[in-house]
Amino acid sequence: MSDYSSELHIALLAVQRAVILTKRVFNEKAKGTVSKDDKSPVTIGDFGAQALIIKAIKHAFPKDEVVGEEEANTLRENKALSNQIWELVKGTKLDEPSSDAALGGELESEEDMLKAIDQGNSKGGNKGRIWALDPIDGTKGFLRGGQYAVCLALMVDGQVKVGVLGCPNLPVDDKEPLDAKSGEDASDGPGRGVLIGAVEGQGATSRPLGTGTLQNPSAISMRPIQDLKDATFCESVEAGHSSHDDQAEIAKKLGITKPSVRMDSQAKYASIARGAGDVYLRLPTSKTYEEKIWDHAAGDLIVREAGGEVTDVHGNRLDFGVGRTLKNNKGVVAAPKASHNEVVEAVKAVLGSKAS
Ligand SMILES: Nc1ncnc2c1ncn2[C@@H]1O[C@H](COP(=O)(O)O)[C@@H](O)[C@H]1OP(=O)(O)O
Ligand SMILES: [Mg+2]
Repeated sequence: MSDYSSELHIALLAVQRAVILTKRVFNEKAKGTVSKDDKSPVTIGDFGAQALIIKAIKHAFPKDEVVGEEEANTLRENKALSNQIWELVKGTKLDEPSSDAALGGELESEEDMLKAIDQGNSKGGNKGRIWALDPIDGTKGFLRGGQYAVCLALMVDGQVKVGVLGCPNLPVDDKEPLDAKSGEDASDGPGRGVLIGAVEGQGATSRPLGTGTLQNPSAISMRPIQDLKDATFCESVEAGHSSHDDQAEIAKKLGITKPSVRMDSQAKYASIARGAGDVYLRLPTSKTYEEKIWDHAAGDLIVREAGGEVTDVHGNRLDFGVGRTLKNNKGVVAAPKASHNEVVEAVKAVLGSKAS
């Protein structure tokens, strides 16, 4: 039986290398949006980070499949854009040679980069080894200097076994509590950048996000919470992704008085897993939207390994084995294990009282 130590190691290094690229994209103001539309912006960092991570996975585990958010069609049709991304990707490496070599070193050409991006085309499913990759989760947060995350998870036969979140703008300090400003501009702040990882059955860890050899990990766990009224709860910045009104009603029902913390991306899962917050609610605003597996796989495992429970609004575990989306689930409720049921009941009461 695998203990997934080499998968975790490669995933941590690959995410670290991709963050070097996303930070360059941000700092060089090369963040030019290559948008599909305003609702779902894509930046040149998304494509570059996807290429770098898939290169690393395919080098270490050639037979594994990848479900990646992006595809290279747009770039094949737009040579100038493809070239701009290649100029950023080609110089991106970890500053410790043996770590970089473990990821297969640099991509060799622009065509290699495009091929790597397109290898993220797995259909997903409940058979075999499949990685779920979101190269920049929370693009809107990324663009404004707020929270974003580079997210990578390995699923085996539909079960998440390894999860990694690189959160460049979260504090290094696990216990720094969230406040209403945690989702705001935090770029280039001192003491920022954390790399969170988990393996099924082995707990979750955090370490400072570096640029070479991995730094030493510390175990993380959710905050033991006696009474939910003292909880800090996290939600999306975008009301279109998750209903702020319903969430406020649920918080009120639970007696929570602290204002919610709004932040983009899976940084919400990372934050509650390390005890900086307690509850993450994501309530569907659209009847037709299906959540994507790359937006949840790493966070789901990390929270569960840190002592939490993650389900949909009906209390069912998220089912990652049915394709590229979570089509069997609606929304997300993540909370400490002991309080999770109480939160789900409050969610059901509030959503059930609405006409559907
Ligand atoms: N209607 C929607 N409901 C829920 N999530 C959405 C919706 N539209 C887009 N998303 C996804 O939410 C994620 C960001 O979540 P958060 O609000 O927690 O930061 C993005 O990956 C985004 O996908 P996309 O990348 O296609 O924009
Ligand atoms: Mg995303």
